[in-house]
Amino acid sequence: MKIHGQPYRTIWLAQDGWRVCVIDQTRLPFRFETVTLGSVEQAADAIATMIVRGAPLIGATAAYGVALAMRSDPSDAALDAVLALLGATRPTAVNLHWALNRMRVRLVGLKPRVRAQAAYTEAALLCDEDVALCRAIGDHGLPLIREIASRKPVGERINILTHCNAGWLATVDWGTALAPIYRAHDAGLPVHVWVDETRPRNQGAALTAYELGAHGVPHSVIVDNAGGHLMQRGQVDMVIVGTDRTTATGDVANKIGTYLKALAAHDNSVPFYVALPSPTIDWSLSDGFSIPIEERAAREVTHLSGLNEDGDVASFRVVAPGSPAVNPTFDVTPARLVTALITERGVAPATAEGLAALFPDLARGAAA
Ligand SMILES: CSC[C@@H](O)[C@@H](O)C(=O)COP(=O)(O)O
Repeated sequence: MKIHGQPYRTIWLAQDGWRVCVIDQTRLPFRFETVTLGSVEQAADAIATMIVRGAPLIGATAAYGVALAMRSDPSDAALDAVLALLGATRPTAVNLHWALNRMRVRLVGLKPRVRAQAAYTEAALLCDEDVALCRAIGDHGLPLIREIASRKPVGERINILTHCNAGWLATVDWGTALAPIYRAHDAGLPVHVWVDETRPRNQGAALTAYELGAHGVPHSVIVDNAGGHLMQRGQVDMVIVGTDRTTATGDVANKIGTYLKALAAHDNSVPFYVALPSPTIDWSLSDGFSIPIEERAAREVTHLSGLNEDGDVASFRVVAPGSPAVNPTFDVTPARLVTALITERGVAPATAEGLAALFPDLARGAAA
């Protein structure tokens, strides 16, 4: 995608050919700054502090983290240690473990002296594949938006609600939930996106609004509690969200608040779609309540980040001093509330059978 007319991915190699550049998402939307990662510790810190975030981008950064580590110490002991270090950065997004396992499988049988080169090649491949998967999600989601457009008078806007940021900033490029929206907008369909602000970290207000604006997609930011009201008034045609981990039976973990949107969509007969690449499916789980839910610092609830009067990015307290806060950061939407899953291989019902029919190779591999 383009920022200030310049094409970007969210992760790329520095000019020296070995360090790894990412966009600092803690500074957006007010500052577009990049960070150069030169060690696995810096990669792990970038994931944990959410300089990079979004399930697919977490996986891609971890893959490059392994490459950075192998460059300085390609021993078996170092490989085990970095897989453990990176694996502990964030608990919910299964793409992290998928990417680390892929790197382990690729590297473990190799002689240490060739591991660094192999790791960089594998990380680059994983990133290219993520772009292709997300683009394919866009291809398969576009007809769902077209179908809604076909039931409306020509030119009437199609209102799509999304939660958190599942756009290109959350992936290597294109995004998951936003990929069909970009495709629809580029195809000339009059889409308009309701962007949930997504407290506590405001990924919707800060990141989704930023990237939709940069691409020229009409959108409006709403507070997290507005979605149900808009649905009751017929002002939401469909919901599309991303996910950090989806079970083999179609239960969906995504940013906290997603479940409430699914309930409201169900009550108002609004279709609720979840867009995901196959690395986000945890084939080992059949119950969404087994998904580990990340708890982050209370400060994310008690404080907001924004621009102060001097134009500097600053943090502001919004909770009564002394009041404790609790910060579960994901929730689980049961499969029964999900209209369908939009994947790189097509649209599937959110059921074990639906997923296994689209991904017989992966479902079988997990069962073996
Ligand atoms: C395409 S990414 C889907 C999800 O990762 C996204 O919806 C989300 O919840 C991101 O959470 P975050 O805590 O910002 O990493």
